[in-house]
Parts: sequence; structure tokens; C-alpha cells
Amino acid sequence: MSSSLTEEQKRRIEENRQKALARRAERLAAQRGGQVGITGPQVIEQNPGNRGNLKQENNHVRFISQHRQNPNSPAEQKSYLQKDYSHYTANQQMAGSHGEQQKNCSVDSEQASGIKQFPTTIPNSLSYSHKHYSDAGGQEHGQQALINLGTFQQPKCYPAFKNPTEPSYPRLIGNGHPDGTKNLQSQNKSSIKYVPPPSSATLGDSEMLINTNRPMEREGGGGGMQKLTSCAGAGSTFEAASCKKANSVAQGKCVKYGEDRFQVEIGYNAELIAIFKKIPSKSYVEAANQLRTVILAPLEGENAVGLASDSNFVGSSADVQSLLKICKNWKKPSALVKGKCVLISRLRFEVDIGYSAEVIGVFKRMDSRNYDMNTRKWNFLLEDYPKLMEVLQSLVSVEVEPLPEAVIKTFAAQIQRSASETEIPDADLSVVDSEIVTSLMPFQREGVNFAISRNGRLLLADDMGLGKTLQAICIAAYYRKEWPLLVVTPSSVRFTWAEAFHRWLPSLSPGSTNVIVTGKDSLTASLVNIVSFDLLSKMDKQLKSTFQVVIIDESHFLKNIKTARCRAAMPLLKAARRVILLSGTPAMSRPAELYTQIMAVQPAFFPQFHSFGLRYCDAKKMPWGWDYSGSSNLTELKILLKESIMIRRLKSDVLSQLPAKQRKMVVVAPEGISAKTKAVLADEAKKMTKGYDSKQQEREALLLFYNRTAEAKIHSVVEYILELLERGNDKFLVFAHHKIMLDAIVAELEKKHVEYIRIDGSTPSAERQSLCQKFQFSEKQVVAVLSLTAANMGLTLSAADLVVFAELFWNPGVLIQAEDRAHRIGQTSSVNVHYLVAKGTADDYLWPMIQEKIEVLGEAGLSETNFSKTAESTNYCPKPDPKQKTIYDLFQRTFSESRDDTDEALLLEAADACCEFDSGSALQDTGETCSVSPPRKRRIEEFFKK
Ligand SMILES: Nc1ncnc2c1ncn2[C@@H]1O[C@H](COP(=O)(O)OP(=O)(O)OP(=O)(O)O)[C@@H](O)[C@H]1O
Repeated sequence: MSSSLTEEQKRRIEENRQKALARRAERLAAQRGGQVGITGPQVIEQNPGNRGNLKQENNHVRFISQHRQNPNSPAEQKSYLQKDYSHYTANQQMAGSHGEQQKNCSVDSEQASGIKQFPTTIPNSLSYSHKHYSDAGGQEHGQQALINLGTFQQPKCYPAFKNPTEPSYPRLIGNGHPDGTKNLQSQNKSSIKYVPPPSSATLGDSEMLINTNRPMEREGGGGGMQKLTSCAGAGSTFEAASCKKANSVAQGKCVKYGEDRFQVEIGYNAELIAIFKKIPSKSYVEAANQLRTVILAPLEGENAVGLASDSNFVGSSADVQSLLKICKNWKKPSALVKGKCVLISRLRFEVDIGYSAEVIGVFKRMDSRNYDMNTRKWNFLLEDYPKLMEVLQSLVSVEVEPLPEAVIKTFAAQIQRSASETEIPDADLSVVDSEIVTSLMPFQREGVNFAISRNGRLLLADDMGLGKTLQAICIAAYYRKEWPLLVVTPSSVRFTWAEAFHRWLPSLSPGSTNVIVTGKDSLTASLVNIVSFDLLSKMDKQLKSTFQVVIIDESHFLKNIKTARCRAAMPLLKAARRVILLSGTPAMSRPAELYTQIMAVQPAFFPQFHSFGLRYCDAKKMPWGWDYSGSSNLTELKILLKESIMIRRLKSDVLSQLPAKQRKMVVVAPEGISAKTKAVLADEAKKMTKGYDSKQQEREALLLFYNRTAEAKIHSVVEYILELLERGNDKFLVFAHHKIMLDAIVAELEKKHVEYIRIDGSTPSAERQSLCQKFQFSEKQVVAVLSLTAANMGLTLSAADLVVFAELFWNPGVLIQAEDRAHRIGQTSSVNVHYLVAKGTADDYLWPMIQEKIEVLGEAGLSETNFSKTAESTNYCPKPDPKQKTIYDLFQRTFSESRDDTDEALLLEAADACCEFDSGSALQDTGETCSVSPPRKRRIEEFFKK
């Protein structure tokens, strides 16, 4: 040990080493399923005088004795190989049946289990290089720790120790570990090796098993575990063997000899010579250690890997079950050199670890190694993972956190080298309505294929506006035989979903969608049942009925397990066969938010939140408990999710497939409209059917109806905007016409401390430009609240790619111009346009009218896109009832009659002023009053006189 280490440092190093040993023992005990039975390393007296040399030629190992060679007879050798060399024979027979391998392994166990009671002592000062340990014969010992092994005890054993300057000291052997200093790592290292438990017993909490060996038992049908065991190769056999030997044995070790050779330092032993002569491979250490009269320490560190890489492991498929065991049993390390494996791509993982010459030596022996100069980390193909873990786990002073179970399971094919780059197959969608199938854009079709390849359990995390609704309906329709279907959505879009089902699945009969409006409604009344998150949590009695197919829209609403909505939804999702989660923003600020969504789709991935938190949330223990608000290993999480359950495309990924504008009609919830308002609206509609004496009266009535519609929609519009904000939407524009609506939106934004700009008729021209600049270039400005008539022209607000119309307007030209505030030069994305439409209001007449007009404009080449082709609009028409028709005709007549620009402008102004004037009307639940400017009022009067 370097003399520069202080006593305190030495003490701490030793403390750590002891902890590592104890923990490793615990872990290995657990890996063995509680099998205990310990044999210990034994004292080996080096006898330099009896040293032999081993030379390696053409991959064969040749022992060159400086002494008499006295091979046993072939018959004797045979008997040894059959009886004692079970480990060796197991390896030789690896290509044979698994049953045979298991048999051989159990022979090992039986042999080792002969030891039942022996006290275990472990020197607590393995790194004291100037202290000398020897056997129990009264030689000097460091302070010893007694480890209680319950019913099993271990013979006295001491760590290997080598003082290079005093080679003749008696010492112990092992397969080497650094003693905590860089200095020492380059020297020959002392190490302690214990033996795998050969018999079965269960360790109590207070009991420990010291063991650095590999599991010997196999699980499952694969051959991996056997091969893993053989990968441990010399080391494990050495340990297993050393436990059952007498003290009068030839003790030796392998040491490096030249660049690519090694030699065996050991006293004369005839049996051993026979082994060397007989075995044409590096498996000689294993075989040698089966001899009762020989204890042979294998090569240390990187040299040991040379053996491992030539072992039967190479080319074999790994046993995923045994890798999963490693994951399960892994606990936070206290070893000297700590690290972790992290997935960095579909095929590679890296080992993030502190400096250790020994570890680097191991890395260098891996065929697929790659050193990343930027990250300064080593990475490897996943197929090397079992081999690398095997070797790293055998290094006493190194602890490497394995890949998580979910990663092992998901990438089992890559680990077992059986992964093929096959594309996800095209699903047979012949059972689904052709209307929807033929409408799917190529990337949407891929989404549907992905979902079906995942048996209908997925997180569809496409960017906003990429048609998640359409894809979800198509996926659900593929499983139509398993319906009734449940759709859980934010309340503001329940009716939009109902519309979408009828639009995309024309085969659905009209009554087959059931939008649940109160907690008393039946959750299973129809084939398609649509419920809001909040109502779902109030329907606990009905939740007992299970659905086989469930869609969760905006699934990030489930991010908090403590919420009632999440608690209500999770059991449903666990019980369902198909779970289709939709969210453009599955996690808005931290990976912890993903946990419930992952659980909903793949409950087996991370059964405990804590393990997810440790891996991906940078979990930290605080005085008050665990803090999971951080993030860690996000690349791995993303790769894992994409491989298993998530598909996500950004707009930029599929821009070429998208139209420049994506329009969507959002049917806002009717509950937002009070009973009083509904009654007044119905009354207005009734009056309109009776007809008016003059056109002026007609227009007045329509404008009043329009104004009351605004009032009626306020609550739903505000709710929708808040939901957009909750979804973490980037910047967006909100257009409204009436002051009362603009004021209500702004008031809510202020309440929620959301930064916004507002441009309406009262905004001076000089200020408009600076407000636009603010919105365009400041990160803080999230929403632009704009007047439809005062801000639909001449402004550039392309920082937003979403435009929301809180109100409709009868002139589609105004709407299109408003849309183009975002859809203009500088816009790099496809623009989403959401029209909020309320049933039972003026929207019933305005919406079809707008569509009709836009279609005409489209035909004349004046409108880029056609509403009816891009929005769930086709079913949204006034019912064919004569009263409705009268009102619709009234709207058509009043607003479609050709008039010159002045008339249009006057009409707009009239509507504006009408709002201000009427804002204190009986319909206004808020009781607010607004003043109206005299000039405007005059112009309204003039307008109505026309
Ligand atoms: N293949 C398609 N053909 C025609 N219209 C489509 C297609 N895909 C999507 N749309 C339309 O684009 C609009 C946006 O789609 P949708 O609402 O499904 O997107 P989304 O991903 O669910 O968005 P959000 O995240 O805002 O909920 C809708 O009006 C939808 O009808």
C-alpha cells in the first residue's frame, strides 16, 4: 500500500471493503435463493522452490516443470475427471444436453456441501500490505471480524496477500482485487475468495454469506446459466475447489508472463501435470482445482477475462432469468469502485464507472468495446452484457449497478443475439371501417401497426395535432369484438370524441356513443362510452364493471398516483386487455410523471416506484423522506419506452405528410352553460323562428343571439384554455369577438399567473407592434388574446403554431385571416386550429355556414384548405327540424347576402358594440357592466337603420 495513505484512509478503505464483501455475500446468497453452505478460502503456502512454468502455445497451455514430472496413469486421470472434475466435465459437455449440465452442477454442489460447521474469520485489514497473514497456526493476524453464519460456519481463511519485495512470505491466494489505491492496483493485488454455498439453508437478516462466486443453478430452459457459470471459469471453480481441500496441498497461482502468456507458479504435483498435459484449453484452472491436492489461483483482472472470453460463454445465448436475478438483488454499492450500466442505444450499453485499471483491463477484453472520447466512457454491444457483468461481478472491490429488469426483458433478443431488424408488420385492418383506414396518413398507419404489434397496450405520444384521436379510434376499432369501449378524456373534449367516432366509423349506429354527463349515468350504456376523468372518479360503484378496451386521452392527467382520477383509472387499466394512452406531453416536467402511465400499460416493468425513482428520478434521501423530483438516465428511459410501449412523432418528423393547417372542431361541454342561460338561448331561438317585420329586427335578434352565445360559452372556453395550459402547450393564440369573452380569458390567465399579450380594439396602433414582438421573442409570453375583428390582420404571431377560436364568426375570410397570424412566413410547423363550438347556441348555425362558405372559397381557389375534410365537422349540422331550418336560413340570409366592404365593416363594428352594450344584460351571470362609446353606438344605430 502506498505509504502516503493515512491511517484514517486505510481504515475507511478497509471499512468499505468489508461492507462490500458483506453486501456481495448477501446478494449472492439471495441469488442462490437462500442456499447457504459456505466453504472458505484456504491458506496457501507458496513454495517457490517447487515452481513450475506454464507456457501457452496456440491456445494450449503447457506446463513446463522445473522438477520431476510424474503424470498419473490414464486410468487414474479418468477417474478424477469423472469424480472430482465434475466442473470441468460440465464445461466439456456444454454442447450436450442441459440435463447433463445440471447433473454435473449438482455434483459440484454435493461435493461442496460436505462442509457444515466452520467458523469464519475475515481479516478486516486486507489492504495492510506490510502485515502478514498466515494460517491458524498462530501467525500474525490483523483484527478479525467474526461473521455469524447461523448453522453454517466457515473454516478459517485469510486473504491473499503479496508483498512483492518479500516473495517468500506465506500468503493466501485469491483472484485479485485492488485495495483501493491506484498505486496498489498496478501491483499484485491481494484478494479474498469465498466459495458458493453448496447446500441449502436460509440466511436470516443478521446472517451473511461471503461469496464472490457465480450462481451455479440454472433456471428456465436456456443454456445461458450454465454458460455463465463456465464464464466465471477458473475463478469460480477455484473457489469451489479450495473449500474442500486439505491444508497439505500444492498451492499456486497464475501470473502474467510476457505480453500474451501466463505461467503457473506452483509446487510439484503429479496430478496437476497430468491435467496440464491432458487439457488442451484454458479450462485447465477449473480442472486443476478439482484436484484435492491442488489449489490454483486464476489470473487476475484483465487476464482472467482472456479465459472468460474463450470460455463456452462466447457465442451462447444468455439466460435472461439469471440476468433478471442480478437486477432484483442489486443494492446500492459500498465498494471502492462503483459504477452502473446504462443503455445508450437499442444495441449498446455503457458502463459509467470510476477509474480502475482492473476494470479497464476487463473492458479491453470485450470484443464489442468502444471508448467514447466525448463522454470518456466505455460502451459495448448488449450481447456482451452477460459476459461483462459476469466478470465485473467477480471483482471484489467493484460494484456495478446492472441494467434494470425492464431493460433486460425488453432487450432480451439483443442480449441473446437473436434480435433482427424486422420492421413492424402491417396489421390487417380489414375489420375496421374503410373510411378511417384509407384516411390514415402513412405515419398514422405506422402508429396503428405499432399498437397492434404491442397487443393494443401502448402510449401514443405524438405531438399535438398529429391525429392521435384518429389513430386511437382505428386501434380500438381493430379490437371491436372486445367492446364495450371506454374513453376517458378531459371534460372539455368529451363531445368532440363522440363526433369523431361517428365521423371515422360510419358503421357505428347513431345511438352507440354514450357521453356520460352526470355521475348517475350508466358507464356501460352503449358500445362506446365517453367519460371525463373527474366523473370517472365519482363513479366508483360502476367501476367494478371492467372494460376490455380503454382509451385514455391526455393520459398525463394520470401523472399523480395520489389523485382521485388516477386511483379510479388504474384498476380499470390493469384489468383491461387493451390500453391506449394518448398524450402529446406525457411528462411535462419530470420523469416521475411517467410512472403511472408506464404502469398502466406495462404493470410488470417497475412494480415499485422506488426502483423507478432511483433509476430515472435521481431519487435522493432527504430528512423528510425521498425526493423523486429529479431526473437521471433519461436516454435509457426513452430508448426503453420506445422499444416497448411508446410511439412518438414530432410534427417536424412528419411535416411533409401534414397539411399546412390542421383544423379541428372542439365541441365544448354543455354543462358549462347554466340552466338560466340555456333557457334564454332557447327563448331567443324560439323568437327567431317566428320571423321579424324588418331586416333590421332580424339582424338585431341575431346579434343578440350571438352575444348570448358568447356569454354561454365563457365557462367552457376558459376550461379548455386551462386544459391547454395544463398540457404544457407552447405558445398559442386565442381569438374571441366579444369583450366579455376576452375579459374573462384574461382574468383567468392573470389568476393563474400566465403571461399573455392582449390586442383588441382599444389597443393603440403604436403598441400593437411591440406587443407582437414581445410575444414572438419572449419565452414568458404564452398566450396572445386577440380580438377577432381588431387583430385579424397585419400582425405576425408565428411563434405560435396553435390558434384557438373561442368564438365563431360568420365571415370565414375573417377566420382565415386570423388563422394566418400564425400560419405565415416564419412558421416552421404545421398550424393547428381549434374551433370551439357549443351546442344549443348560435354555433349550431354559424359552424355549418362557415364550412359551406369555406368550401366555396376553396372551390374558387381562395382557401387553402377545406374545413369539411380536415375537421370533425360533417356530423355537426342543425337537426333537420323545421324550426332549426328557419333559424339557419335566417343566419344565411342575414350574413350571406352580398354587401360591400363598408357594410361588412359596419356589421363587425355593430357586433363589437352590441357586445359592449349588452354586457350588462340579464343574461350576464357575472353582473359586469360595460360602457359603450357614443360614436360606436351611433354607428350601430346607423347600421340597423339600413
Ligand atoms: N388522416 C387524417 N385525415 C383527415 N383529418 C385528419 C387526419 N388526421 C388528423 N386529422 C384531423 O386533424 C385534427 C387534429 O387531429 P387530432 O385531434 O386527432 O390530433 P391530436 O393528436 O389528438 O391533437 P391533440 O393533442 O390536440 O389532442 C383533427 O381535426 C383531425 O380530424
